[in-house]
Amino acid sequence: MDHAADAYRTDLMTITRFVLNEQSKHPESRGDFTILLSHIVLGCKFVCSAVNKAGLAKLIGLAGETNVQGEEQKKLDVLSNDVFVKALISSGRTCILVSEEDEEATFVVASKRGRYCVVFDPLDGSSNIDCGVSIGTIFGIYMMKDGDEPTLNDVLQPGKNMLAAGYCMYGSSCTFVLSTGAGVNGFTLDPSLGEFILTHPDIKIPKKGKIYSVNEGNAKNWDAPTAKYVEKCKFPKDGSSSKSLRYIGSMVADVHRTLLYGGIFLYPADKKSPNGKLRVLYEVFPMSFLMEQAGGQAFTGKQRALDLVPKNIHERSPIFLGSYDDVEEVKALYAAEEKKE
Ligand SMILES: O=P(O)(O)OC[C@H]1O[C@](O)(COP(=O)(O)O)[C@@H](O)[C@@H]1O
Ligand SMILES: [Mg+2]
Ligand SMILES: [Mg+2]
Repeated sequence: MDHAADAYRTDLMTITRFVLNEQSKHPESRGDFTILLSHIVLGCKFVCSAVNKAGLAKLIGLAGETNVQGEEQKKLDVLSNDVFVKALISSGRTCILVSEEDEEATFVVASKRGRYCVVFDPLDGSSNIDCGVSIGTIFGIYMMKDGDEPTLNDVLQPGKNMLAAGYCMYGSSCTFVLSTGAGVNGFTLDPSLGEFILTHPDIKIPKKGKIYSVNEGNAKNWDAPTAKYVEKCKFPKDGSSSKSLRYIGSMVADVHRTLLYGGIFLYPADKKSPNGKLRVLYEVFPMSFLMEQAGGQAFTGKQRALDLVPKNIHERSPIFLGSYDDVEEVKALYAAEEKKE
């Protein structure tokens, strides 16, 4: 098919069409999830457009505030948070929002309330904004537990209870990756149509990969199993090839590459940060959910990441996620260390 004809194809699987198809498999569904998702997708398109013109629209640089984690907020962090909070509330389908940028959870007023709880990192990879490197948005969705009034316990649930999770990467293209618990699918934004098109159906992570991804600048403070694992990646003793190191410093981009090419992404504990850096609810859980759905694994150094039960909304955890066999090696090193103790 030539390019001109291709431009007029109407059989493209847009994300809306895809989610409506999924919805039709559940005759009892009233379309609430589809509506919620369409608001998240709209938020991502908005942020994508802001990211693309950030340098021109004076959107780079600091906003002048620090968030609850003590991190300086960038203008795009603040703008993206506003976009998602408004998009999620106006969906009329949410009851609690947890954002990296807000100290407290937002409880939606009863008149605009639905039964979904959304946890999100509105802009991930903030340190990469000003140099134009890939950044993203991460989200996870829970259903409110029983009862009429939402409480914090509705979001302090293990990651395995999530109904859906995903991310949008603002990179050389804008890519939306989603799992509703039945595999992982990737969509690419066609800017001329303003629609996300299914480009990566049923993503499966390779069983073993050739890449490891970690901030090695923290190596002097790592625990023994992490140090041993990275040493093994570089100097394997079993005759296999060394792994290559790739580290972008935006979780969304590092995880996206890991998902497509295989390998492992780790943000381990270290002596200075015994719980690691990444936040359980809106970074570790959604990415772990996607990894498992794609056939990989996610491990904290102690347990399956999705079994964690967070005690507070901004809790952190070490994380090792990626190809099944690669994470299995990390698990074996932690098990051996535990035996010694
Ligand atoms: O600079 P470091 O310590 O390697 O940390 C990188 C990590 O920090 C993060 O940027 C934290 O996310 P935010 O930008 O949303 O705070 C992750 O995206 C990334 O994996
Ligand atoms: Mg982040
Ligand atoms: Mg962020």
